[in-house]
Amino acid sequence: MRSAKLYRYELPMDSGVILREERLKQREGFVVELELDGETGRGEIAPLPGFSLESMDDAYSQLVEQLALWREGRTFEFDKLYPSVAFGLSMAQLELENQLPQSGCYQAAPLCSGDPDELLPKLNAMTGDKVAKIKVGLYEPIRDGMLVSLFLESIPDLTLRLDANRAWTAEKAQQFAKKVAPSLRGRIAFIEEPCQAPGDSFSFAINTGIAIAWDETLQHAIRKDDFKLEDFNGAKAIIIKPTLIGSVQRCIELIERAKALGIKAVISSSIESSLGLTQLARLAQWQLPDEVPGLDTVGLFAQQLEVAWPGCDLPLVRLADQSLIWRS
Ligand SMILES: O=C(O)CCC(=O)c1ccccc1C(=O)O
Ligand SMILES: [Mg+2]
Repeated sequence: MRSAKLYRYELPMDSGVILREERLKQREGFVVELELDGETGRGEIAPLPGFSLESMDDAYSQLVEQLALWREGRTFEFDKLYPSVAFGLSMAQLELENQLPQSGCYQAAPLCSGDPDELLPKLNAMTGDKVAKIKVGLYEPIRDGMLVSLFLESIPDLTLRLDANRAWTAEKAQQFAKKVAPSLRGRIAFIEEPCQAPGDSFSFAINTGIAIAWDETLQHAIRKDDFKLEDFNGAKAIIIKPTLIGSVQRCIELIERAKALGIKAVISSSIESSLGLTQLARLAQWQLPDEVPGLDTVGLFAQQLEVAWPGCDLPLVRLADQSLIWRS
């Protein structure tokens, strides 16, 4: 017998989380629970404001419709669903069928949004490869360049991932690069989307020798029917945020394609709750065991949901205490 439950959660965020210039005070989303013959599978559906095209209401309508069909024995057609819905339902189905391995990759690349004093103790505590991620583009590019150089010069075994979120013009990106000596550039694993225009980012990579990664560009391109990863060469890596991309199967296809083309794939967070985030860590360990995922976002929350992120001591709230809004 098939049955399904749909919860709606609201979790307070740590103060000061800014997304696309808006303060994110709380995070809302859904958790679906599928049950079949005593097995359960869960998935999280949390459209990210400012990034997802679908709203919570859009996702809700589609979820209720799809869950009713699933109850009747139909299979999900993920390609017809909103990315967040496809991701959450496919994850629930995968768990239900015991196909998502338990072990996860919880080693995070610590995320730093500009204050070096915060990052240094975290880096000193890391064993093994030291990889950190710094958001750039929030201050002057010259300052960013000097900061990046300072880190790379003072910590010789450090590798950095940078993320500019398309903040720079070609000229500003150049100002940044000028402050980073060519001998240090190889330790920038990649910079995500340095420029407003993807073409400028591509030229930046060629001209500076600093590797780039596609994040927003991939999210936009994948919405088109004629999407081909081959058309996005020129980048060393792609950032895969499953909530913004679609079903787990679609993400795996993308990972396989990237591997075949010699492009690094990095599983990354769309600020899911600890429930969805731990599933992403399991997906990352399963599909990309040698790649540090971009999942250092549980600390943006003030609470965790149902499943704790290893090593995180934020209070845990139960799913059963969130609102159960639909069941069948
Ligand atoms: O990719 C990561 O390491 C963490 C996730 C992250 O940075 C992010 C999360 C949600 C929305 C946008 C972004 C971003 O890449 O800027
Ligand atoms: Mg990014």
